[in-house]
Amino acid sequence: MPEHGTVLGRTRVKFCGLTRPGDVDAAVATGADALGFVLWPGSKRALDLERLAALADRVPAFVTRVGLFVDPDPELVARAAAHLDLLQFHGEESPDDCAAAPRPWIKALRMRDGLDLAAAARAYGGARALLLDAYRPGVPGGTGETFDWSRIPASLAKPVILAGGLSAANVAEAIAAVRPFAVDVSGGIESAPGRKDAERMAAFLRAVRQADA
Ligand SMILES: O=C(O)c1ccccc1NCC(=O)[C@H](O)[C@H](O)COP(=O)(O)O
Repeated sequence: MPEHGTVLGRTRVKFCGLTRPGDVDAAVATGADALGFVLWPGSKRALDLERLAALADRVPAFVTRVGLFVDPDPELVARAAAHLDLLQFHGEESPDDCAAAPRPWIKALRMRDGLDLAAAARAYGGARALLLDAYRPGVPGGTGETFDWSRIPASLAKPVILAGGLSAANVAEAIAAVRPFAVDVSGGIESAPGRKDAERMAAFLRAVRQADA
């Protein structure tokens, strides 16, 4: 059985790509452990610093505010960090780039052919976790696509956050197959890009809790 850091059957849940205050409140009320805010201007879910502040500053203690960057200008990271607990690097950032971050960080790895996850886990030694996402050329994230979960080794040197095409319909199967530390979802809890759906968020959390039981 794979083991990627699940603690006593409680898989952590990160909702990513929130853009509206009501969605933040609903996500918190539903029981999300972490909320992701996209700071990459190319995304349909992108926030500027003013909108980030408005959303992040309404998140209560003990819910982790994650800022998502793709090969960012360090100045943007520095300014956004005031509103964030954790940084998620989703581009081609090197281990040294990540290590210069002003907050704890995780590294997203897109599962392109030939990716050596064990080597990546060693290379990104300062990461608090690795987020594993689907690979589609030219699209840095939020693809809504799954990848072959059997490519994840049974153990890795870092906690695994499983992402890519998850929804209430498949997250239990994903948890059973991978036993990740956490799951991350964006498109699977939306009615349209950036518009989270309270019912889909609640259904996703229910499916995770049932899988943990
Ligand atoms: O969400 C985006 O638009 C995005 C853009 C560029 C890089 C990453 C992006 N999202 C990253 C996430 O954390 C998503 O939650 C992850 O890729 C999974 O997305 P989905 O397959 O839609 O659940």
